[in-house]
Amino acid sequence: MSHPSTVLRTEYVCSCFFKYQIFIKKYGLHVCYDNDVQFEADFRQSLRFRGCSTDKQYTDVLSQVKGEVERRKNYHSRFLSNYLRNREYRYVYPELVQLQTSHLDCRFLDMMQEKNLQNADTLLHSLVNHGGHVHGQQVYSFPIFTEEFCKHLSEELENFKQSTKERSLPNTMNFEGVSLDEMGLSYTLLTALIKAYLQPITKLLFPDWGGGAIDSFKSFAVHYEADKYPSLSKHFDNAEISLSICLNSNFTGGELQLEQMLGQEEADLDMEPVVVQQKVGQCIMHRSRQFHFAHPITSGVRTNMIVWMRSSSIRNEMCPMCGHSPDIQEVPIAGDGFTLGQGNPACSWL
Ligand SMILES: O=C(O)CCC(=O)C(=O)O
Ligand SMILES: [Fe+2]
Repeated sequence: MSHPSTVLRTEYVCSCFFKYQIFIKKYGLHVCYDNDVQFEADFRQSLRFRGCSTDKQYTDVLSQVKGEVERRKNYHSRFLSNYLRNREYRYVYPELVQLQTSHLDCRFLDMMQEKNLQNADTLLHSLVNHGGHVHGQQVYSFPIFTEEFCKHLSEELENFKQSTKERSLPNTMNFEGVSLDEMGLSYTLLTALIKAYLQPITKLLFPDWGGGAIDSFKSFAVHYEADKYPSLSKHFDNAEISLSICLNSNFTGGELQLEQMLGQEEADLDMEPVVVQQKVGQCIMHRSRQFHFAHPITSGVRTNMIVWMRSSSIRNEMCPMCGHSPDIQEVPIAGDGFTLGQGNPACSWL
């Protein structure tokens, strides 16, 4: 069985997508590239400081950065052709394609009863009474999926990886991930999850971050292996509210650590970080612009489903990646949640 076809809509990115926030893993640095002269002036010094000292090392970085710029130029057209081809993908577990209540942990279903959704206090009370935790700094965790659902989804992702010839990397920080959007799964499964369950939560807990007006999302799976890709560097997400849902339990370590908010780095300097353990079926929910990183896993493998929920009402004001009013550019698919003008449904999957 393949997923039902989805009507494609025009979407938009900020033009900074093509040059900003390029991650150089070897030196743990995010850079931006416009041209060779600007790059050298802006980053040669910080690269040297991080151990990139010889000319050869520098030219290697430069060609890696230019390669990434090239990848981003082709990103949307390749995404579109992969997405269209993936419509032919045969699911091992066809029941994953549409959200069913049997996918959801019964504690989550109890927590989400109408009477608990009156206001933020009643919701949080219900959350802690149903296996959830309030970690401080607007970081929350709660059980969401059953273990069986997580197991089937992990197997499906592995099968998908094995059977696709070409797939886009969800980001430049995790090389083993799968884009659930490109796979097609998120447009059916996650649209329903967000509409029916997640938005009622974010509306109460993140009203200032567009929690009541989520109109698009990006979703992917991240994969870690103890001896190859154990951790994820510090970053913030290109979204308003982020979720990380753990899909397996055969690993140790891998805690998510949350720190300062973007733009408040100085003021938040002495703030105690929040550290959240990973648990299969558990969702960690936080503000996307709170810097975070994943501790290394010390054994095994870890796969998490990540959902970046976006609200055009917030991001149309300022692109979080460049910090400016977005310089909107049209793309055929996989936009970053910006919209053009009032009442334009563009980019909204919800
Ligand atoms: O590994 C995780 O649990 C979080 C991943 C993450 O923060 C991201 O991919 O943006
Ligand atoms: Fe993240």
